[in-house]
Amino acid sequence: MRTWSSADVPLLDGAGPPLRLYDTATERIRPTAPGERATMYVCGITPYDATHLGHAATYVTFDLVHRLWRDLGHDVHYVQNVTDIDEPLLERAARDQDDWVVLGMRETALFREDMESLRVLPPRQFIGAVEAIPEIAELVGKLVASGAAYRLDDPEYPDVYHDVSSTGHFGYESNFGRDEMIDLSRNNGGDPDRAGKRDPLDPLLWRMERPGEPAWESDLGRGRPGWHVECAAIALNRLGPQIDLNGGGSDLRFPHHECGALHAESLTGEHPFARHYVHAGMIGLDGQKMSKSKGNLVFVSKLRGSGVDPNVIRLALLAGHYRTDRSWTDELHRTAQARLARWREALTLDRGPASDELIAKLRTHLADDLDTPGALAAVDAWVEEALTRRHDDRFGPGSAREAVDALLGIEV
Ligand SMILES: Nc1ncnc2c1ncn2[C@@H]1O[C@H](COS(=O)(=O)NC(=O)[C@@H](N)CS)[C@@H](O)[C@H]1O
Ligand SMILES: [Zn+2]
Repeated sequence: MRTWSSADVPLLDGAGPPLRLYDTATERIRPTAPGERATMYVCGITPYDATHLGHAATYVTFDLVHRLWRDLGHDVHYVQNVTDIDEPLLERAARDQDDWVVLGMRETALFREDMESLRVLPPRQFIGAVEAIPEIAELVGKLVASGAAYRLDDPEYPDVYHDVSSTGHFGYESNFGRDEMIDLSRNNGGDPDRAGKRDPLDPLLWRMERPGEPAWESDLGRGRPGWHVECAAIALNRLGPQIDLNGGGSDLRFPHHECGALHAESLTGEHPFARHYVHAGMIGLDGQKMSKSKGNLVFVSKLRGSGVDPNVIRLALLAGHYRTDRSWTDELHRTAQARLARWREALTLDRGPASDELIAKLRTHLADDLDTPGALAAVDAWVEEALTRRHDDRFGPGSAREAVDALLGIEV
C-alpha cells in the first residue's frame, strides 16, 4: 500500500543522549539501544472514523521517536499496517450501506493526508492486512504445524486458535492478571467464552468463512486472519524476529500486543519480540475517552477544514506527556495557537540568543521518555529571551528553528 510523502528533516550538528523510553513489559524507563538500524512497528488505523485526535496524538508520539532516532544517526526502519479487514470495519460499512473496500480506501487516503499535514514522517512500509493475507496464512500454517496452534473441533466453523501456553511467557508484555486479561479480551474483540478452546485467552488466528463475510482461499481453508496475527506477520517479515519497539495507544496493551508477541515468539523462539513495548495515553474530549463507540470524535480533517494550522494541533498534543490520558479542550487549542504565534515571532528574527543551549535542552528532555512539556518550556524560555532582550547572534534564530522542526516536527 502506498505510504505518504515526507516532510524535510533538517540535519542538526552534534547529537544528544540515547533515547530512553518507558517499557510496558519491564515497567521501567530504559535506554532504547538500537544498533545502526532501529526497527519500529507501530500499529496503524482500522480505516474508519480516521483521523481523530486520539489517532493523531499516538502517531505524533511515535513520530518523535522516529525523529530522535534519526537525530542520533540511526537508520530507522519503520513499518505500519492498516487493518483494512476486521469486524468493526465490516459493521461500519454495513451500517452506512458502504462497500467495506471503498470505505477503507477512502479513510486510508484521508489518514495519509492528515499525517502529511501533521508532518508525521511516513513509515518505510505501509501494509494493508488484505494485501498481507498470503503471508499471514503462511505464518498460521507454521503455528499449526508446530502444534502451538490448533483447530477448534466445531464442525460448523473449525477456526484456528493459538495455545497461550506455547511460549511460557504469555502475560509478560501487559503484566495484567488473568481476570483482567479475560475481561479485556471479551471487550476488545476476543471470545473467551467460546466453547472448546484450550484456554479462554487463546487468540483467534484464522476465522473460517461465514455466510456473507469476505473470505480468502488458503491452505487453512477459506476464511480470513485474526486481528493480532496480522501485525505479527507484517512486522516479522519486514523487521526480523526481534524489534526495538512495538508501539500503539494504551488500549493495545492487551490483548493486541500481548497476542502479537505470543504469535511472533511462538514462531521464532526468540523472546522478547520487542525490546520496548510503548503505549501512548488516551486522548479524550472534555474528560471522556475519544472513541468510535462514544461518537465524540474530533477529526484532524475537520479542524484543518475550518482553517486550524496543523502545527497548532501538533503543538497542542505535544503540550501533555505522551503517556498521560488527557483531553482535547478549547483551552488547550487556544494556548497552542498563542504559543505557536509567539514562537514564530522569535524564531523568524534575523538575530537572537545563541541556540546551542536550547538544542541541547531539547535533546535532553526528549531523550528522557519524550518529556515534551519540558522541551516546550525550554523553547518558551528561549523565545521570551529573544523577544525581551537584545541579542545579536546571527545564527541563533535560524538554528533554533531547525531544531524545533527536526526534533518536534513543528514548522513555524
Ligand atoms: N482516544 C485515543 N487516544 C489515543 N490513541 C488512540 C485513541 N483511540 C485509538 N488510538 C490509537 O490509534 C491507533 C489506531 O487505532 S484504531 O484505528 O482503532 N486501529 C487499531 O487499533 C488497529 N488497527 C491496530 S492494528 C492505535 O494505536 C490506537 O491505540
Ligand atoms: Zn496492530
